[in-house]
Amino acid sequence: MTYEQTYTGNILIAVNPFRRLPHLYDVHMMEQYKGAAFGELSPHLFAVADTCYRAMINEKGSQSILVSGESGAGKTETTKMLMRYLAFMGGRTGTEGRTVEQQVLESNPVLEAFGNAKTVKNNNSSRFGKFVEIQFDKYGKISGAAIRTYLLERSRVCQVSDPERNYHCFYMLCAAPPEDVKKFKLGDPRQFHYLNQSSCYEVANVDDAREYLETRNAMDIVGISQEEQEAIFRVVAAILHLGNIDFIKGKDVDSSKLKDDKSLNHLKTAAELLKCDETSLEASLCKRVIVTPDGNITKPLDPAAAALNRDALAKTIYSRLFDWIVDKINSSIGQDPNAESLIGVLDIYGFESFKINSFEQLCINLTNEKLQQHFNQHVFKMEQEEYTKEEINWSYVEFVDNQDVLDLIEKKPGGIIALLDEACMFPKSTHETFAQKMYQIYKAHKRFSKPKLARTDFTINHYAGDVTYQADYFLDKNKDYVVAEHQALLDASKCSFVANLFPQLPEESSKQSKFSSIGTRFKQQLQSLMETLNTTEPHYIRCVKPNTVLKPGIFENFNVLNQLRCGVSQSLMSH
Ligand SMILES: Nc1ncnc2c1ncn2[C@@H]1O[C@H](COP(=O)(O)OP(=O)(O)OP(=O)(O)O)[C@@H](O)[C@H]1O
Repeated sequence: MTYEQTYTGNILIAVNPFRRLPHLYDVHMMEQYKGAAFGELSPHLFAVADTCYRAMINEKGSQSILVSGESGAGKTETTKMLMRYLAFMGGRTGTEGRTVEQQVLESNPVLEAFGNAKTVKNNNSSRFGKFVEIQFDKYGKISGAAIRTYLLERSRVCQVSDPERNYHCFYMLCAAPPEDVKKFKLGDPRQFHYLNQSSCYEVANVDDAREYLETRNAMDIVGISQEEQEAIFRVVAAILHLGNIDFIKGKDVDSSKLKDDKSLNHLKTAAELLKCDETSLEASLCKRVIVTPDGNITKPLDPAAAALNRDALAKTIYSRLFDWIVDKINSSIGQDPNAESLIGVLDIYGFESFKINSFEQLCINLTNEKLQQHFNQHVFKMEQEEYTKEEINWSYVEFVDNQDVLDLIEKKPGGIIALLDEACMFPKSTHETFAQKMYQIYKAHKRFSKPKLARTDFTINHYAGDVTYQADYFLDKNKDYVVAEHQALLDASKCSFVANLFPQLPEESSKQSKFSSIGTRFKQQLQSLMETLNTTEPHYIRCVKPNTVLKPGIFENFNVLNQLRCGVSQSLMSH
């Protein structure tokens, strides 16, 4: 067998085969694992899913499966197969129409179209975290489901570098049937700024035209109507046209205007697709209204600021669109308020350490610190219970506790996120003042250090190693701020779908500080995820990427060992 799966304790280690092995995952294989004792058959993710399902039935308790591993290790593929197994066990045979389990399974291609992209590490990389909660009734049948997503990478909408791509949906739409391409005034992806910053347009073995049709089909199944689908793709096309609006210096000092007729045409098309007023769209890109105690002042933006403003609009629209799709899938699948128990499957980004690490990496690594703590607490408890059961003479095993790192990042007040929020609310802050403040406050912190000569860099000693972050864009990236003019423009759209993406804020909250913190919201989401996980019995699957060239049959020993060290088995190997 080329696909290696093995257990360390109760943890399944699954090595990505980088080739389809249908015989390993077919119904016949599911039948074999159904009800088999854990460890009786070869290690398999179906064995984990089966144990989980049976524990839920026999012990009447909720379960979770935590799938971890670095980008490209196979988390999403594993998650999908776990979901298929659970649907196999808990599905209703012979039910008419769309079943919950069918909808749960078909939510995957929809989310992948809008939330996945080709990256250096993975041709189909999920750019968001996901927790799928499958609810079961007292007969062990699937009765509802909920999908929670975490922190979609927004910057990708406007910025892609070689050899990566933007989100799949953009290329799919460019490759759609001619009538759709014409309707949305699209064509070759090479003509769009948001796509042509990278010279990568195609992904090996992926046919975007076919994917478009499959995505539409999956959208039908999850309950997104034809009109809604039209509106979704209209918004996707509008974003591409927005990106092609360029600016040059205007008549007044530091002002800007549209660069040429080409930009004007894209502006017109974007306004048409969003069904909003063309002049207001132009004004909302080139000018900014500043609220002062003496009234509003309209300030022109220079060409660079106008381009940034355009990108902010595109990113906001896209992230609202993504959230809308997730909400729609959830409401159409439906939750079961009377569910007896649930099985949650967590597919979340692994620990990241790049040459340049920014705010996103800090959030991702915070997630991993939290999961590591959860893992430590669970596994050590389990191991020690095992020793007692077997009457092995043991002394309490000290494990490295990472509470201090968690405090450093998320404690309120005093943690990095709280400090960042303060900086964001104080108008004179810059990334430099924010960094200086950190240097001062965490001078003596064991897990924090300032690299020599650094002005904005800081290093955190994570459980998996040191990561140096660049604080340069932290303030901007933490602000979840919709420019008031953008809000007003889209709220007034004649398309109810677009207007609904930008509901008017109640008077009260719009008067309050407009700042809302992405870091704090993420921290709260994580908190609620941990609370859910703590009510479940966890099962772990660690995915391993055998090589960095994404090919079958190649096993890079050093890389694999490193992944095992950084991941869950670190704790196991250490005792
Ligand atoms: N069990 C499997 N069988 C066949 N191919 C697989 C399997 N697991 C992974 N792959 C291949 O590896 C690719 C990457 O896997 P996947 O997208 O699941 O990684 P991931 O860990 O979720 O990465 P990311 O964190 O970037 O989303 C898949 O697109 C697929 O080509």
